[in-house]
Amino acid sequence: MAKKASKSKPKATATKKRNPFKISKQNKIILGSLLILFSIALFFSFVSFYFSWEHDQSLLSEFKNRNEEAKNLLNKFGASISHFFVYKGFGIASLILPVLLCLTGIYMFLGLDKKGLAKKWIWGLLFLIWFSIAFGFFAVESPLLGGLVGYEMNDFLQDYTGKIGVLLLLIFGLIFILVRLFNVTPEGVAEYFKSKRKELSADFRSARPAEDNDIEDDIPLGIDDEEQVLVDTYTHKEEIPHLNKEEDDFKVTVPKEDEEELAMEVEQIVEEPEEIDVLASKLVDDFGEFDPTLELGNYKFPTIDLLDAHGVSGGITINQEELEENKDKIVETLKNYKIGIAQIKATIGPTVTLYEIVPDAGIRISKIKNLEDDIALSLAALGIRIIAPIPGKGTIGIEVPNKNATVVSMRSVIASSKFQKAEMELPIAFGKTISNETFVVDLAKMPHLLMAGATGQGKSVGLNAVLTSLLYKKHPAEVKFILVDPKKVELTLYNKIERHFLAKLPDSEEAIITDNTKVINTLNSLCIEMDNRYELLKLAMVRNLKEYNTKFKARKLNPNDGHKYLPYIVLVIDEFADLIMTAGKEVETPIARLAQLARAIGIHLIVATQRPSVNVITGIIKANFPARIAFRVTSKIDSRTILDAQGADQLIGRGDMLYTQGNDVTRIQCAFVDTPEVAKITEYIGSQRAYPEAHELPEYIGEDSGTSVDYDIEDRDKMFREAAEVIVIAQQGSASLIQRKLKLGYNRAGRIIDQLEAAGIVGPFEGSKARQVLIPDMASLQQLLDNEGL
Ligand SMILES: Nc1ncnc2c1ncn2[C@@H]1O[C@H](COP(=O)(O)OP(=O)(O)OP(=O)(O)O)[C@@H](O)[C@H]1O
Repeated sequence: MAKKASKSKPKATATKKRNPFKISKQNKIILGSLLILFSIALFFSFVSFYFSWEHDQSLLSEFKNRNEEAKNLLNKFGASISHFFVYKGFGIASLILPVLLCLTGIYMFLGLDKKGLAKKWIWGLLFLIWFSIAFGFFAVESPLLGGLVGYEMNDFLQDYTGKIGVLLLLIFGLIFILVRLFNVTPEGVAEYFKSKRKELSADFRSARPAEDNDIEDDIPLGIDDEEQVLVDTYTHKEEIPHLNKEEDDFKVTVPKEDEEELAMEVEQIVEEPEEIDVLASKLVDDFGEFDPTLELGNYKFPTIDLLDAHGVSGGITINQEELEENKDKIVETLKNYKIGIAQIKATIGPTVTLYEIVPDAGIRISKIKNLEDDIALSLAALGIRIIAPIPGKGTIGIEVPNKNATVVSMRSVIASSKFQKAEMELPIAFGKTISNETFVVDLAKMPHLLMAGATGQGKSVGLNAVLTSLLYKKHPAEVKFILVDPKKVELTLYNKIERHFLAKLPDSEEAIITDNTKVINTLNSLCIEMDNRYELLKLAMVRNLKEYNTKFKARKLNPNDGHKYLPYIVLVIDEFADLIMTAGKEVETPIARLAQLARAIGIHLIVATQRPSVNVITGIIKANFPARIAFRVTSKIDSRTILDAQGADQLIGRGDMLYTQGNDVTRIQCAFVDTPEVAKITEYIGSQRAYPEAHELPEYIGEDSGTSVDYDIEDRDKMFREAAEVIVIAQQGSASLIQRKLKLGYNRAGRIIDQLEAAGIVGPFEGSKARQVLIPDMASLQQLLDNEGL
């Protein structure tokens, strides 16, 4: 079939090219003029036929005889053709034929659209028949008016319907023509009469004062003298109350709405190309579309063999015994509570098996839901989750963990066609659902992700799965990560891809942020980046990053105006609770701002936390993170905080997770990617040619920079001296250093730094950079403090 179709295609185009019916413009002019002239000839011969037919009729058989001459204007030709059309045809109505032919000629001559012409022909022929029958009916005595067709048709119709029937048919024909062709409606006719009356009365009124009484007498006005034109003073409507008999002289003609509908040729509007478009298309023609990946044109995406299969070669192994056992237990338990089951079905997933049950009619769902703990007890298994009812299915689901869970390897999900073929901006393969389908979502659509789970339940593996997915799908030019890792060990492996995939503040040494104080600067810098990007989007008159980049690739945005290809930025914060504890409100504000506004400009946040308590995941943060993942948590309250539903406390850990992006909660087994695998991937990418620097974020200069604080020596912190020593020894003016070495809180360390600045030991705040230490060694410090009288 497909073959056939593809074969027939070129043929069709070939015939299209050589269309035999297509008449060239010259031929159209020739043919058009021929038709016009022919129609004129016809017209004259038809008209003159009426004056000469008696004489010419006898000559019809003498057509070839050159000595005989007909009286018709077009001689024997005219006599013959007129005889055919007028006498044997349609009578006087045949005059419509030359009109139609003439019109066709004009259309061809001028090359007008043929659509309107067809309509005219249809109406013309209808008229031809109607007139022919009408003349045949009314002018029986003069058969030349109706022609043979008119006569015969009358005869035929009258045999069946009688005279009255034919008359009614003719009236119907007339109404049909008036309504369809001239759009005549009763209201239209009434309106016409009204306007005519108005005109009349106006004429009378204007004529009256100028006229002498004598003249008035002489000229019949058609209105009785006494009957004045009444002017309704209220509505200003003028009325003529009665028209006298003479009014009959006025002929009423129905207004004809332009009899012939003029065919209009609509010329295609060709948008004038804007100067910028012309330039852009020229640039694209010359250089091709802008390719952001060109700078690292030889970049090779990580290969699948860098990932481990984790001993899982085939699919899930089904343990029939276990299935039967669980089924029996469920049926029995429910029976104990007098709940009968009409049907039961099992779907085996990698970690849990879903038993879908249809209870007997009349059983209340809440009853089963309340038995959750009892069922779990009788099945002697952890992690039973009851979904009553399963959304969109009308059944009740009981998820029972498998005795031997199957590890879902990252390799299997990355290799899946669902992920490979995913046409998403930022595709993430999380793992497999309960029905063993690969679960792929678009981070760009989420647009931010909140992850929570008690320690050791698979959060870090989850984060790695997210990052790995993106590394397998995205070129270094397309996405940049900002990694915040207070635990300092989880994400260090990504240091190797710093110059490929990471973004950092200018002058900061490490791309992966492990110091909570620096997070604030990074977040604020991201806010600046966000504002800058919005500005660029506004200038480019586009609504989101995708449109912007498409426009930029098409070379419609001039880099000289500050436009550049904008990569997606993914900010990953591993231990959010820790960040909130140390930096509090200072981070919450920029995070909330980013979460609220950054979706359109391609900045996406992934925030993971161990403690999903309400003071960490505040309302404002929750409201802006519609996509949430819960690994196993310790309490129902935590589950509610993160998912707005319970269930996360029932998970079995080791990557067993619940995902929600709104209402539905999906249970997924997170793909497992081990640290050595991440090491191999980062090694593979890191060993390739990279950009000279990590992607640079805009510089952020803190509000308090440059403000030299004056502290009274008496008010100095008790740990001031120790802090000064720490700073001078390390030659690094950072609050976090004091925090770590002296085990102080963030706020206190910050205050000490300010006091050190006031004492002239460290320099002023320099944005993301550590403050400069102004004292070179311990001896100088000692001297300074002694001078102060301490
Ligand atoms: N998807 C998974 N499949 C199989 N095992 C997993 C999975 N995820 C995690 N695990 C197991 O759980 C262990 C702990 O996981 P992970 O380090 O991700 O926990 P975590 O939640 O990050 O803990 P913490 O918050 O303390 O860092 C892993 O070492 C691994 O053995």
